[in-house]
Amino acid sequence: MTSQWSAPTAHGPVHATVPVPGSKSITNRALVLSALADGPSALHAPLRSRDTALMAAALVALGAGIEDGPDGSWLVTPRALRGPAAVDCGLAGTVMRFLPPAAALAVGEIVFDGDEHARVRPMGTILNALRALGADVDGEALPFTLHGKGGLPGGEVTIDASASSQFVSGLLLSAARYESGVTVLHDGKPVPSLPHIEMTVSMLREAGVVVDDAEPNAWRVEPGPVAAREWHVEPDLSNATPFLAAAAVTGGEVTIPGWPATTTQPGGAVRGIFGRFGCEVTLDERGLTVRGPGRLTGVDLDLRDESELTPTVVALAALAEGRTRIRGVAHIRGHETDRIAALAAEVNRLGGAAEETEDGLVITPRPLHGGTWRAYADHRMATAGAIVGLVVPGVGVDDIASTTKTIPDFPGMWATMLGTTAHGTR
Ligand SMILES: O=C(O)C1=C[C@@H](OP(=O)(O)O)[C@@H](O)[C@H](O)C1
Ligand SMILES: C=C(OP(=O)(O)O)C(=O)O
Repeated sequence: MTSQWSAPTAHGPVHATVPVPGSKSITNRALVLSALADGPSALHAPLRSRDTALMAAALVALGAGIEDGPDGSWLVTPRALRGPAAVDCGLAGTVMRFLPPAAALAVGEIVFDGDEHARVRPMGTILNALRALGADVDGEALPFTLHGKGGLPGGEVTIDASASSQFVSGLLLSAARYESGVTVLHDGKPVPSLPHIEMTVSMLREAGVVVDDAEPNAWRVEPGPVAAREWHVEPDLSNATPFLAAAAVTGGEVTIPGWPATTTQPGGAVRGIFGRFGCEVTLDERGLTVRGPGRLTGVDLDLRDESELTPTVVALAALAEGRTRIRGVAHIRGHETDRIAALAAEVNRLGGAAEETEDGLVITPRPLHGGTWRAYADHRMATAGAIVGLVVPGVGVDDIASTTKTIPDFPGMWATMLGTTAHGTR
């Protein structure tokens, strides 16, 4: 356990320009597609954090070549995948859901494991789907063992992807390398985080793979080559949200440079969400700028498509005027932690009034007081605590190191934004 981090309090409106590192979701897709490609690829401005280091290490363990290129880029040389290998998934959903379908192309035994919190994340759906497509896998959750046969017949599989869009993305990413490709059909409650599936389809198409997603809840990937490419990774828009929230809650102004004009990242919805809370949001040649109002208004939001933004939105809601209702995110109980329970517990621990609902939360603002905000090993719980701490003196986050999952140096970036040192002194 790391020592408690004292969340710095803002001494006035926060004004800053904050460059954010590359997207986790794009980086880990590009790594998998590059390892399956017909020749060497390069990833420019990839995210270098725990989740992407684990993905790179796993692909190297399976035989791929990954080297550092100029300016922080990654050069990936595909080679025949092979076991035996041990894959550490850490707490990364993208590693535990995207790697097994690729590992099924290897020959030999591949053992998957991860953090304690990872062992309770839903995995059965994708492991059963792989079995239906011809793979030999023992287990229903981490840890599990895949007995690679050097390829898979593939075909059609029906799954219930309501617990995670990553089940669909994982199957699609490797599908072109299966003998008959893969058709994934979804049958169940609505699939969350659909923009992440659009990201998968769009990146597959950029790599020359033929994908049919014309019908809702059905995706068809044709067998065929995967092209080597130069991947240019966008900034991580979800990781930008705590910094934008700093402007929102202090009545300041924060700009994120390099914000893409169009994107498949769910963080693209950030503009609408901050607008609903009463912020002014502009996108121009400087990047995306959020200007906070005097008071944030409560909102009623369905975050099914942008569920990974829930912790940031709850932090804003806890500091707003008026009630906020968040809907459509039942599945985030299976994220890094049960985020619905964790967010309610931590807001209430500081004197707030947050109630769990079946598919989200209701937050009624109340004056908050200082205390420990627990992160539950979850990077976005930790950054939510930092947002609250900007306006509530005396907030400590118990595990700020959890932010290294997707941001290499969150305390340093936060301090730079505030014009303080990483230990909170001016
Ligand atoms: O494919 C991806 O890169 C992701 C998909 C989403 O997962 P869920 O569908 O489980 O919400 C998202 O929340 C996660 O942070 C990243
Ligand atoms: C749900 C998340 O991560 P993962 O990729 O581990 O599922 C997240 O980053 O909010």
